[in-house]
Amino acid sequence: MAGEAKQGIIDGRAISKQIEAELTEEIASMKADDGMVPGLATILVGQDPASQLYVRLKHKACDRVGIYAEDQKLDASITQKELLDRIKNLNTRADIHGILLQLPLPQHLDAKKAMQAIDPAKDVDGFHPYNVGNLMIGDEGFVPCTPAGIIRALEYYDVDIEGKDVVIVGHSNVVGKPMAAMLLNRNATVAVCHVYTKDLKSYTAGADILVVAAGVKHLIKEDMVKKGAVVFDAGITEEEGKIYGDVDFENVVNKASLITPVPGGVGPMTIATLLTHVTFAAKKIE
Ligand SMILES: Nc1nc(=O)c2c([nH]1)NC[C@@H]1CN(c3ccc(C(=O)N[C@@H](CCC(=O)O)C(=O)O)cc3)C=[N+]21
Repeated sequence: MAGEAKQGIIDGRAISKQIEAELTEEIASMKADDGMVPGLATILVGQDPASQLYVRLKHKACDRVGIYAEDQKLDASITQKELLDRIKNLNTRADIHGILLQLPLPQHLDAKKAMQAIDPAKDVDGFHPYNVGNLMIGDEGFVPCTPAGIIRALEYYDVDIEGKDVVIVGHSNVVGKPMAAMLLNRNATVAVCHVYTKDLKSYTAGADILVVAAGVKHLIKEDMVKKGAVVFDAGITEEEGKIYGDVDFENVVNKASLITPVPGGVGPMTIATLLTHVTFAAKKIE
């Protein structure tokens, strides 16, 4: 339905399936033509169950499209130097095109310094200051996967961004801040709210596009959303084996024109974007 705005629930799994199908084909022809296999190394420090799950999801996705994925598991007691040495070793390896350091890290490790040790050309998460700087000046190379996946979904559903009032809830380096930059680059009017915002509802209720990444279960209720808004929920809170988003979906779904569920929304799109970045990194490096 080109040019016609779609309505309803944004199916992150369907979008990611389509992206994966395109990548599978592309990677197969890279292999056939040049014998090249894109490679991703993930580094997981410690035993956090959520982090273990996310890394597992990423590896399974790599397997589906034909990306070589290497799982480096490090003990929680590893020193900063040992971690940096691991990263530096991966920087030199020709078979590894993307390096993903799973966050959060144990308290005694300096995540910023570790991110800066990753070769910017292999920084498929888009967290290195070099790539963050490029994003800020409108050169979107490697950008963080969650906001990039949200842009992808906006394009998929033909949602105009230019001139729209966008509100982002959450000002993390991983979602909120890069999301703001990406939407500014596309000429939206952007407000970024966070824990210190005085009157959250006064912002969210005016949003044409609302992106929520605060990590607070069901923070956004129906009265905080404008009728016809497009709503993205990047929150994940796990309680007793159930996953909740930052948006009270059952309440908001009838007010929004488009909305992502949790699970099955932003999460799968994040992973599909990571696969795209690894494939892109391999093509660029070779
Ligand atoms: N360096 C780094 N890069 C990341 O990209 C990164 C990270 N650290 N740390 C943690 C967050 C979290 N994250 C998710 C990705 C996919 C789902 C996902 O696909 N979730 C499924 C549900 C899976 C389930 O919990 O059963 C869904 O929403 O449908 C969730 C979370 C990536 N992260």
